[in-house]
Amino acid sequence: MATEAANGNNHVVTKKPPTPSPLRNSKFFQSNMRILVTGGAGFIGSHLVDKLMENEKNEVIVADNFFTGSKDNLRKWIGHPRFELIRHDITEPLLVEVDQIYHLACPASPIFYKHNPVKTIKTNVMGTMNMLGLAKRVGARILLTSTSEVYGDPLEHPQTEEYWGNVNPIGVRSCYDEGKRVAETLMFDYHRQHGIEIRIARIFNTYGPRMNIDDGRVVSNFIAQALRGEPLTVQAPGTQTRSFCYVSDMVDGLIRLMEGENTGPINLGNPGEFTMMELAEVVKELIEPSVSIKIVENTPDDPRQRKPNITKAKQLLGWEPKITLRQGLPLMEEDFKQRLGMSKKA
Ligand SMILES: NC(=O)c1ccc[n+]([C@@H]2O[C@H](COP(=O)([O-])OP(=O)(O)OC[C@H]3O[C@@H](n4cnc5c(N)ncnc54)[C@H](O)[C@@H]3O)[C@@H](O)[C@H]2O)c1
Ligand SMILES: O=C(O)[C@H]1O[C@H](OP(=O)(O)OP(=O)(O)OC[C@H]2O[C@@H](n3ccc(=O)[nH]c3=O)[C@H](O)[C@@H]2O)[C@H](O)[C@@H](O)[C@@H]1O
Repeated sequence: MATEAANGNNHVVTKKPPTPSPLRNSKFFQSNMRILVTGGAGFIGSHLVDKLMENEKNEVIVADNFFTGSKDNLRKWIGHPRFELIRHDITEPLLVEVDQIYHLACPASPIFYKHNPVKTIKTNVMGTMNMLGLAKRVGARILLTSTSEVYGDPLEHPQTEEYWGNVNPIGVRSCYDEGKRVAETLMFDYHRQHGIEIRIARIFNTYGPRMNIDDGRVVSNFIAQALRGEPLTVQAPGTQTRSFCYVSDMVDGLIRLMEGENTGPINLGNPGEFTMMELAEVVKELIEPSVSIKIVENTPDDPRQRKPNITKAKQLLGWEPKITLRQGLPLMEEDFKQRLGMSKKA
């Protein structure tokens, strides 16, 4: 039975998880591990798929509505016998036979999740219920990619998993941060009530190749702006902080969490903390020293500080990030150059 990593919860699990297909215990048939990745055509999801597909015992099914993701992110797997891609909106039920579910589907960039906030909350609430219903029916283990935004504008710094957060329930970010909080609640209720095997990762800002070039998140914005020779748009005041994790480290953490014995929630992120002005200076120095930095207006409820305490991830998963911001940014720069048609590579 999985153990719960955070305190403040009195979890009494009354039921055992449903049993998986009898084929799993067959002496004569060695079936592969069948893994569903919702949101697998997106940024983190497609890197996760790449990693899962490296293991020849894995069959991977991606369900995605392509709102912010794209088939292009998965093009090397389309047609592969261990890979299936389904155009599906997770606000509708999905019937597939799987052993594990990595549940990532949800727009992640603020400009996308605010674009249709009702749809964002439906994705978080109804989508998560649908995936939990699927997990319950087939006895699959399910991992939710929650977010550091459940801590809101945190009054505790750095954030530990025990912190309950400082979240505006009626703000323009609430569709996402409250949506993820309800998704976490649903995960624990299905776990307590139905014995579903759950895992919850609280992901802190993650960056890397395949981020949408114009998706509005700060690292992708600054890199695209630097490459186009445009001013880097630091939103006021510029002293707000974030901690940036490279995507390969994140994927490693997600797989360790899924394979391990702890339900979470567990913070996954890189504790290196930067103000947005410092980030702009690093991008400028590494990518295009001639660009200027421009202060622009911020958006409502922008968290003023964010840095993960990753003690639990270290102790329980043996995980910590390896790639520093200065190492990761050039890897992303190369990908952006190729997609913007300005690559030095032949
Ligand atoms: N990247 C980060 O910094 C970060 C931080 C915290 C949490 N997360 C979480 O990680 C997950 C992936 O984030 P990402 O950065 O890869 O974002 P992304 O926008 O690139 O990927 C999300 C994917 O989900 C798909 N999707 C959205 N709504 C859907 C729906 N209703 N049905 C089916 N598919 C749907 C999108 O088309 C896309 O492929 C999200 O759940 C996000 O909340 C990301
Ligand atoms: O890690 C998380 O938990 C969350 O982090 C991000 O949300 P946010 O931190 O607001 O991400 P950005 O939009 O990249 O903004 C980060 C900071 O950069 C600033 N910013 C953004 C864009 C820009 O051009 N300039 C700029 O200074 C913002 O004001 C903010 O302070 C993600 O987009 C969410 O999906 C994710 O869940």
